Amino acid sequence: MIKVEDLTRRYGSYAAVDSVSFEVQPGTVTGFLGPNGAGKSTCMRMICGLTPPTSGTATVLGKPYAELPNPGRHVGVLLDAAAQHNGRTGREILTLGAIMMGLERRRVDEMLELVGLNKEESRRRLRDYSLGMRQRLGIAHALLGDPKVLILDEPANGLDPAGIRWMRGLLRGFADEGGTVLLSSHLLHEVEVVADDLVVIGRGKIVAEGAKSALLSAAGTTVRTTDDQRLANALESAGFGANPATGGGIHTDALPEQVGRIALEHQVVLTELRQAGTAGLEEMFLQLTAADAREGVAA
Ligand SMILES: Nc1ncnc2c1ncn2[C@@H]1O[C@H](COP(=O)(O)OP(=O)(O)OP(=O)(O)O)[C@@H](O)[C@H]1O
Repeated sequence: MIKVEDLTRRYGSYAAVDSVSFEVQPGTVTGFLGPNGAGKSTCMRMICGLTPPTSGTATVLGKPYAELPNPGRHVGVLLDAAAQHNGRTGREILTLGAIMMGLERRRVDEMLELVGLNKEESRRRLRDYSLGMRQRLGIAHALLGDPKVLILDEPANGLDPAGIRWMRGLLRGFADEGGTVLLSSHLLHEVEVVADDLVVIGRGKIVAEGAKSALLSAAGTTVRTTDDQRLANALESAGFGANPATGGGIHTDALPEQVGRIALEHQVVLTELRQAGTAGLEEMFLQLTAADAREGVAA
């Protein structure tokens, strides 16, 4: 498991990561979400001992990463798919990894097959790889030592839709066999399909955290009516929030039954009523990270 306690990283007076604490349990995939520049990569680099924290601690399998003996056998890491020697072939990169970890060479072929890189592709130099191929190679490298923990920073970057689905299946299978997965993304949909738990970070601080199902059920209700304004006013007078939903209608924190009763009382005709679920989570994600949304910054 991964345990992060009060982790902080400052660059001058700027806190890129500010007192962040969370745990990632075995058997689960945890999605680490946040907009660009929120602090995900900095946090992951600290977990992997690549960036020293200003304060706080991070342990993987009970120890700081740097103290793990032969860490690749315990923790698979993919932080930057481009961080390999461009002149080496994919096969050479994996073979070097296998030698350093003391693994049998057949593991290289197994991993190449697992990530869908064929013989010819494995003999190409990294500089000639597409972004998606680099990601596949990075995932192969992370899995090489048959680790118990995976730490992946934006692994779906550059993968095509089939590749993204394949990766989700792979991570789900890994967690179902007892593995621990921390997976970052700035795209909610990319991780919410596969994640059990979510940690949402904005401007270096955790803004939401918990089981995806709990976050989804707290995501409110989406409703469409023939008179949205009237229902919105009625919901607000009853003490509920009511905001225009992305794509039309109203998003409210009231339960569907409460919305139905209030609509009946005020004689508003409902044309759609559903738990906001995924859409609500997206709404929440946008709201939680609104302070960081670059699109919202005045020119
Ligand atoms: N070495 C550094 N020196 C100064 N500032 C840094 C350094 N590394 C990161 N930062 C800043 O810390 C903040 C967090 O960056 P980080 O790369 O962790 O974000 P992120 O959530 O991974 O973003 P993205 O989704 O864009 O990859 C950013 O404002 C970034 O500019």
